[in-house]
Amino acid sequence: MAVLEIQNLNKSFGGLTVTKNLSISVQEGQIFGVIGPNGAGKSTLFNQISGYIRPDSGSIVFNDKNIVGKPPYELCREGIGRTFQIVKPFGSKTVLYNVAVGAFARTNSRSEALQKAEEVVKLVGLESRKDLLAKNLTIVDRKRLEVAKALATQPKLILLDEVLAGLTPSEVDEAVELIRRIQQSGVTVLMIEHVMRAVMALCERVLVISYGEPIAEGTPQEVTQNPQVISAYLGDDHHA
Ligand SMILES: Nc1ncnc2c1ncn2[C@@H]1O[C@H](COP(=O)(O)OP(=O)(O)OP(=O)(O)O)[C@@H](O)[C@H]1O
Repeated sequence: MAVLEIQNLNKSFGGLTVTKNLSISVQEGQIFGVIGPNGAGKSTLFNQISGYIRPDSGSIVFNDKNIVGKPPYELCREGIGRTFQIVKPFGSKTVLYNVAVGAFARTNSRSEALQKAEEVVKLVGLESRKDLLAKNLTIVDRKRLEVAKALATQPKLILLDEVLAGLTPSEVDEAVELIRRIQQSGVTVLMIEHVMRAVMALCERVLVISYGEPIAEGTPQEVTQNPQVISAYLGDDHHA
């Protein structure tokens, strides 16, 4: 069953087309990757799915409902969680507090929010740092916190925007395991990622975007062997 079905999505900023006739179908329980060169329109796609930017045309169906036009807080309650490329925790609050803020999307009870936060902090491997102030976390732990905040909203679908950027190879390995655990907990994952090793290890399907346009979709093996994808990454002007 498709959790997320996007059809013929289009978005331009002035004369710049950032999403061009984009269609994807993300199945329940899948880990689905979105890759493409810098500026290809990947984050803009996430911003449209999570309600931060309204598409010019096309449909985005989540759990059988067209969600175009709904605001981010409503989509969060409907079950779309997301991380941001630039992480902005409340630096002078604790890790647990920051995660609990996410949990308040689903409950007004402080004890329930804290209980959920405790659970998520454990899942992402931040349990021993839960009482630290967020500003004192290392980069990798800030990334974990970003994922934890999104998970605390109890999403059905989580959008991960380059959560592996800036991590060392062994930190990437740990993060790959975490993303696997998230999938195993029943959450569907849509991830933008430049770290191909992780994409190859995790994603069942991958969409490749270049200049806003989907140029390939398939298994990681299929797309990385696609000549158009190779030329997009090598910087050839394949539009010429
Ligand atoms: N609000 C906006 N107004 C105008 N242009 C924008 C806006 N947001 C993004 N863009 C432009 O849209 C294009 C796609 O940006 P986007 O951030 O989606 O790319 P990306 O694939 O996520 O890139 P990266 O991998 O570098 O994060 C870029 O040229 C960007 O400058």
